[in-house]
Amino acid sequence: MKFIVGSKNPTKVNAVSSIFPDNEVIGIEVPSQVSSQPFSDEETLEGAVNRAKQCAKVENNSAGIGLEGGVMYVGDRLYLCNWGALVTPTGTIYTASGARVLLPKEMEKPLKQGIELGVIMDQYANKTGVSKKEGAIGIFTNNQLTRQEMFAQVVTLLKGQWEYWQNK
Ligand SMILES: O=P(O)(O)OP(=O)(O)OP(=O)(O)OC[C@H]1O[C@@H](n2cnc3c(O)ncnc32)[C@H](O)[C@@H]1O
Ligand SMILES: [Mg+2]
Repeated sequence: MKFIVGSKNPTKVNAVSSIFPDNEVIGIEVPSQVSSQPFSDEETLEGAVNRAKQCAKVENNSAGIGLEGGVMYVGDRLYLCNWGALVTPTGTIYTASGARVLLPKEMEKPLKQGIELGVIMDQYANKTGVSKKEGAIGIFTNNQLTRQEMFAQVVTLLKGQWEYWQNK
C-alpha cells in the first residue's frame, strides 16, 4: 500500500517514510483549507484532516496522511502545536497530536499580524529554512527533538491506532 502525504516539506515526508519503511511514500501539495498559520488546536487538527482526506482520494488502495503545525494559547502563552491525520483506503480517519513547546513572548505580536512561524523562526535563529530542517521544536529544545522526529512520533500514534482499531 502506498502512503500519500499532503506536503512536500521533507520533515513531514521523511517522518512518514521512517515509520513505514517498507511502503512507497510520496509527498504532494494539497491546500490545508485553513489559515496558513493555524491559531488553535482545532484549526491545526482541521488542516491535518483536510490534507489527509484529499491525499486519500488521489489513488485507490492508498492511505492519506496530513501533518499540520500551528500555534495555540494555553492560558495567556502561545505554544507550538502539531497534529496529524491518517485516512485509510476504506475512509476511516485516525487523528493524533504531537509535542508542544512554548514560544517566546515576543513572537506573539508578529504571529497575530499574520506572519508565519516559519518566517519568524528563520529571523529569530538567523538561519534559512528552519521549518524544513530542525523546526521551531529543534531550536527550542537545543536540537534534542527535531521537527521530523516529532512528526515521526505523530505518525507512530496514527499507525498504532490503525493497528489497534482495525481488528476490533
Ligand atoms: O509545506 P507545508 O506542509 O505547509 O509545511 P509548513 O512548513 O508550512 O508547515 P505547516 O503549514 O504545517 O505549519 C504552519 C506554519 O507554521 C510554521 N511552523 C510550524 N511548525 C514549525 C516549526 O517546528 N518550525 C518552524 N516553523 C514551523 C510553518 O513554517 C508554517 O508557517
Ligand atoms: Mg504551510
